[in-house]
Amino acid sequence: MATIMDGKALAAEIDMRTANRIQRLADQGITPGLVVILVGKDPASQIYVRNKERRAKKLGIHSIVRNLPETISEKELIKIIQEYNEDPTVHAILVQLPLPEQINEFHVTMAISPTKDVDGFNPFNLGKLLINKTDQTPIACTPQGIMSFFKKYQINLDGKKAVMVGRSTIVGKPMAALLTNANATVTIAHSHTHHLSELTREADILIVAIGVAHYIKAEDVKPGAVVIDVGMDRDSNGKLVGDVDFESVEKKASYITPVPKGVGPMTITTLISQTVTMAEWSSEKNG
Ligand SMILES: NC(=O)C1=CN([C@@H]2O[C@H](COP(=O)(O)OP(=O)(O)OC[C@H]3O[C@@H](n4cnc5c(N)ncnc54)[C@H](OP(=O)(O)O)[C@@H]3O)[C@@H](O)[C@H]2O)C=CC1
Ligand SMILES: Nc1nc(=O)c2c([nH]1)NC[C@@H]1CN(c3ccc(C(=O)N[C@@H](CCC(=O)O)C(=O)O)cc3)C=[N+]21
Repeated sequence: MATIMDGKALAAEIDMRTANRIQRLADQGITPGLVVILVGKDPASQIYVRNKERRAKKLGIHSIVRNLPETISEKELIKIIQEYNEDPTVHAILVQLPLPEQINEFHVTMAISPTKDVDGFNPFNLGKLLINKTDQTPIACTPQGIMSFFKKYQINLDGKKAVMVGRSTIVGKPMAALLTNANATVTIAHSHTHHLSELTREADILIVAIGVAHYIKAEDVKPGAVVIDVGMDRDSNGKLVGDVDFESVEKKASYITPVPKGVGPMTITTLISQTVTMAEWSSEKNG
């Protein structure tokens, strides 16, 4: 049976260190400020926003949620983002994805100031990640949270075969870059990939972010693999489940993340710690 990687416990451990950093900023009169913009009613985004609010409050960062109507125009949304770009009490801006059809995601990522881009999806920050020059660079929170799992459980990536299933800007692509920078041999798979199972069965490290409940089964996994499940899906009973069929894969993998209490809590912890880091950068620059 695989070791279950406990995202809730690791998140609590990291939050303790973050709390000390928040205290140090408070001593200088600074409160880290985070704005989350939620357009419409995506269910995975709603879970995220709810849990994030709870943790932000507990730790004492200033968090604002801007709920905007599904019908908002791209122009209006970008204007709101620009206001937060100018606001010195805001250190981090997050626009929940997916966005409604009338809004071009690329235009939105371009509108967020690179210094406030806590999701790391502005092309400037993504470019720095790609060339492995990540000093003072925000990086997508979910992939970074996954790297914290590897560190905590002492999983060596050097020379390992890693397969990333999913190529989104927010999970798959930055995750593949982080793995490459850590000297893994990385394959990115997506909906056009042929014979996916043959690829995943070769993976020492298998990371899945596709949004299809229980898609990866035991037969798709190499014995002893490390399996990371990013999915936030609903099964036929409406229960929150991942992209990996946990019950069968748990018997074959060496390490596995559960859903819930795996990657999800780590995304939130990383979001908060990165908001604090961005407030620290801003205070270094101004102080
Ligand atoms: N736990 C957490 O913190 C987070 C969880 N999530 C969850 O992770 C999942 C993925 O999110 P996100 O990356 O934003 O999703 P996107 O929908 O943006 O991307 C999904 C990716 O999966 C690929 N894909 C879809 N179906 C298949 C398939 N059958 N076989 C192979 N590849 C496939 C798509 O391919 P193509 O590019 O060809 O369309 C695409 O690259 C969702 O469940 C989401 O809710 C997301 C962010 C954070
Ligand atoms: N710009 C942007 N960045 C994101 O990172 C982003 C996004 N948009 N859109 C939506 C997805 C989804 N996502 C989640 C993060 C944490 C949980 C989470 O807290 N999960 C708990 C759920 C517990 C419960 O049931 O409440 C867990 O897995 O244990 C869920 C979902 C971030 N996303």
